Amino acid sequence: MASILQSTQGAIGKILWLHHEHFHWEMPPSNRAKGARGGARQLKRQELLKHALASSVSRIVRIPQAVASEISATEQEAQTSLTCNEKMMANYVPVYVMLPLGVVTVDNVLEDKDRLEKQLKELRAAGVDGVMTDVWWGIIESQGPKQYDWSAYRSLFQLVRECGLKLQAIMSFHQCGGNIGDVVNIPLPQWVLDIGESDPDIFFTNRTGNRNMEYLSLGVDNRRLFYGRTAVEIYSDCMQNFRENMSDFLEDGFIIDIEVGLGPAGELRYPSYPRNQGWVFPGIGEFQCYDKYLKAEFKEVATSEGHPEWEVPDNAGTYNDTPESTEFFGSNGTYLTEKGKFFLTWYSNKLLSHGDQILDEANKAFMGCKVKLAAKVSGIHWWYKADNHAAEFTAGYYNLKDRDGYRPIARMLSRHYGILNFTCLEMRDSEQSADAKCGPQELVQQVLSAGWRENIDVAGENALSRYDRDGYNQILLNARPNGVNKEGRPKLRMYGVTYLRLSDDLMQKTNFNIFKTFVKKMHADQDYCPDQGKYNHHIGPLERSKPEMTIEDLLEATEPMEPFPWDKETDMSVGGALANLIDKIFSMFK
Ligand SMILES: OC[C@H]1O[C@H](O[C@H]2[C@H](O)[C@@H](O)[C@@H](O[C@H]3[C@H](O)[C@@H](O)[C@@H](O[C@H]4[C@H](O)[C@@H](O)[C@@H](O[C@H]5[C@H](O)[C@@H](O)[C@@H](O[C@H]6[C@H](O)[C@@H](O)[C@@H](O[C@H]7[C@H](O)[C@@H](O)[C@@H](O)O[C@@H]7CO)O[C@@H]6CO)O[C@@H]5CO)O[C@@H]4CO)O[C@@H]3CO)O[C@@H]2CO)[C@H](O)[C@@H](O)[C@@H]1O
Repeated sequence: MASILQSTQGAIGKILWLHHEHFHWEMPPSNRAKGARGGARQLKRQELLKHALASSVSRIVRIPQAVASEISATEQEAQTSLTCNEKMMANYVPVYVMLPLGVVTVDNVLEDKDRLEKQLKELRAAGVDGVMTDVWWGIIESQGPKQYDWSAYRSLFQLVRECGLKLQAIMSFHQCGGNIGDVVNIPLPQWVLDIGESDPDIFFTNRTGNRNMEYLSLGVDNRRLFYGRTAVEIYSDCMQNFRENMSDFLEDGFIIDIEVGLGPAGELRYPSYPRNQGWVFPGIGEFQCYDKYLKAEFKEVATSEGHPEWEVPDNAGTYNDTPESTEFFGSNGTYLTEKGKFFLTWYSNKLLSHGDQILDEANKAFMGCKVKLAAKVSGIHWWYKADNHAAEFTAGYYNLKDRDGYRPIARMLSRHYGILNFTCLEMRDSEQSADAKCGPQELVQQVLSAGWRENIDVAGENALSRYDRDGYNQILLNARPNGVNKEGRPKLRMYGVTYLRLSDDLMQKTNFNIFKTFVKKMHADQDYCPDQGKYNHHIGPLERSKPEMTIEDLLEATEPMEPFPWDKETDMSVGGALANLIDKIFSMFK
């Protein structure tokens, strides 16, 4: 054993078996020192396990294959000494619930506190682990540059904590309104919109010149257009101020993750399918790179590559087109030409650098806190089974059969110890329009696998509100694609799932009863567990991001890899057809 430890990092580490691969979980420097004093060589296997369980984890290092089998045998031996419950706890997937979009109003008030408190208590009693909430930029910095007001959010967090729930906080640098389910309008701060009056190019723009005020264009990330600050500096200041003003909530482990808003709907994407500009499902959407800043950047890179004549596309159709009706996406379309590939690479790389830069700022802001950073990626499942993947392209995901558009995102996140938070977990191919070549199941399988292949944690959400058993069963399948392992850690397990969203419909009796069963099944039939360590979520102080990766490093991850195999259905079902029938009969007598 000593040789194994010393052959990795020379430090005592937690050894776990994950996704068929072996890792050495390296501990923070202070623990390492303690371990070193004890002497790695003297540690027996059981002591090692005990020590590992009691300690926090700071870094993951891949163990050479040569020693993997030896470790596996040790781990299996160690696991046999765990009780049945302890083994089952390794299958536990925590469940969080998204709070209503307007829980803090646009006027910065926590409204209807009593009602919310009642609902939160019901969630807690149902076994829910925590809640997720947007923290709207348009609310907290609405009074002027750097004039932050966190008071309503502090009241909200206090209430959530009193109800015994954990918190996932979204740094929502986008507008609320314009997307599916957006029942309230919370625009970007007025002082930013005012700048947009004189310089509308700060906003994403489509080919015909429509501006989208959901999120600032990537073209202004590094331009000092906002009272001396760049967009990235604004996001950075905001996160730092959040840390300063929420330090008590961060220090005691109440806030468990920060979902870093990287685009519209908080997702790392372009606003290619805006409902408020007439997009309807399953339109291919439109590229959004026609503001003067992005256009100039494209021209500059094209020129430097020897193609000053290349422009951003003018043949990619409009929001509700089908791919085949456009020159860009049709058979033998522009997307297959040198010019098309150059554009798509630039467009998708911009998204990667944008995410990387803001996550780096987030990492600096939250370094040392016991939180995880996370980034959301949208589930663009329509036209996924078409050769051209048109809807993914316009959103910025350059994904093809022979080019993985998601693994580079996962690799970028790995540098920041980030979680990849993916959506549309509830969707089944059979529920979708065949005409739109939808493939939500294969998409989820691809993206989650991409995350696991890059050794990062993967979490998820449902895209649309669902209260039926089929939707929950699909989420359960994705949460543990190969089912539970009664002997301990399952082969594959999601880090957590956030259910979208708390509403009166969810709290309605029949719906809530099914939801409670769902929570129990996500917990692998175990009781609610407040101690995350018991299900191997060791959230140590956030370390500084790893050194910057070159774009070439990131693009290596475009090499397609087989996704992990998925079972056909979950082994932890909330019930099937018979239960659905009984639900229906009951609802007739309501
Ligand atoms: O608070 C955090 C953030 O919350 C919000 O953002 C989240 C957003 O709400 C989420 O949707 C999700 O974002 C993505 C998502 O990942 C993407 O997949 C995509 O969503 C598209 C979706 O995948 C497509 O399928 C399509 O949806 C259309 C659907 O396919 C059509 O069938 C139809 O749905 C109807 C449905 O047919 C109809 O039966 C009925 O269904 C309801 C049912 O009646 C009721 O009993 C109950 O069971 O609920 C059912 C579902 O609601 O109504 C449905 C809706 O009309 O139309 C669908 C819409 O066309 O298009 C979707 C895009 O529109 O894009 C999403 C947005 O990017 O994750 C976001 C992040 O958490 C806020 O927007 C953010 O600001 C917050 O920060």
